[in-house]
Amino acid sequence: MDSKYLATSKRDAGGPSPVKFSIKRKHDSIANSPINEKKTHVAQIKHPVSPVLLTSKRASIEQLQKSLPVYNCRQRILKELELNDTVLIMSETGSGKTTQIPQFLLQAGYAKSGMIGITQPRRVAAITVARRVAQELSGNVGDTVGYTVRFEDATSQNTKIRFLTDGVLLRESIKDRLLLKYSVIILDEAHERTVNADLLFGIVKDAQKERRKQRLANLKVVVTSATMDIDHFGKYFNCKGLYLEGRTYPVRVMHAKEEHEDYVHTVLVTLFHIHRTTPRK
Ligand SMILES: Nc1ncnc2c1ncn2[C@@H]1O[C@H](COP(=O)(O)OP(=O)(O)OP(=O)(O)O)[C@@H](O)[C@H]1O
Repeated sequence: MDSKYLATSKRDAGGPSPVKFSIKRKHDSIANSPINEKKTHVAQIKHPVSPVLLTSKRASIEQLQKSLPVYNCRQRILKELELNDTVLIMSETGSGKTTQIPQFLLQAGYAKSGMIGITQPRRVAAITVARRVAQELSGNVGDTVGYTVRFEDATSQNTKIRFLTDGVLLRESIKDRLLLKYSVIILDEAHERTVNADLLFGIVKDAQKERRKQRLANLKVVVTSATMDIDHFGKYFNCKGLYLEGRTYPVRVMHAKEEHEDYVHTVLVTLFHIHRTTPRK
């Protein structure tokens, strides 16, 4: 791979030429879309799909799930959560934290007394991950798996796993300090340390304390991240961290040849360059 911004590899003779990109900045189609508050109708659209196709799709999903590093740590995660009210989980990006842990908890019965809520810093992530987990559980979004982001709610009475943005949970906590709808809250991407997420750390800790005091069902909290300072969070929550080994993808560390004033632009150009020029395996 040869990038105009990265140093390590030599230029490939005859390799693809650097690609020119025009990257629009300060444009976010979702942020700029007209505000449209709605309760998403959960359509149960049924397409006739051949049973053979369904079986092979199911098999490939199961194969992918089993290949994820988190898959082998299922028992360890469940044991830790059984013994502690708060668990910190750190593992490499792509290892399956966001998509698999909620399913482990569902299968272990954690959704019997409340929902499993998973926060995401961004609405796009909340929506796409909800779609993915619904697909893995062979269901439709809005049924067992749903999402709630600002101005859009795709959940129903049946929803057990709910993906939501930090902001939405923060708003809910104003009305319901004890977060009684939830049996488990997973605070994902904790390392991002957004203001909303930082406030939620305090809110979930308070909710746990208050629920214990009032002898209500315990609120379990899982904090996950790929790069979290586990000791730091461990001190705050007074619990130990779990590091899950294993990588889904090989990682090659490369460095910028020089400093760049607009590093976001440089990162995007490099990213698209890698995408265009790396051969498919
Ligand atoms: N929308 C999707 N479509 C297809 N595959 C997906 C999708 N989302 C995730 N995956 C697959 O699931 C795997 C696990 O992803 P997941 O988001 O659970 O990992 P993660 O450990 O939470 O990563 P990160 O720390 O980057 O959030 C990915 O490696 C990818 O193969």
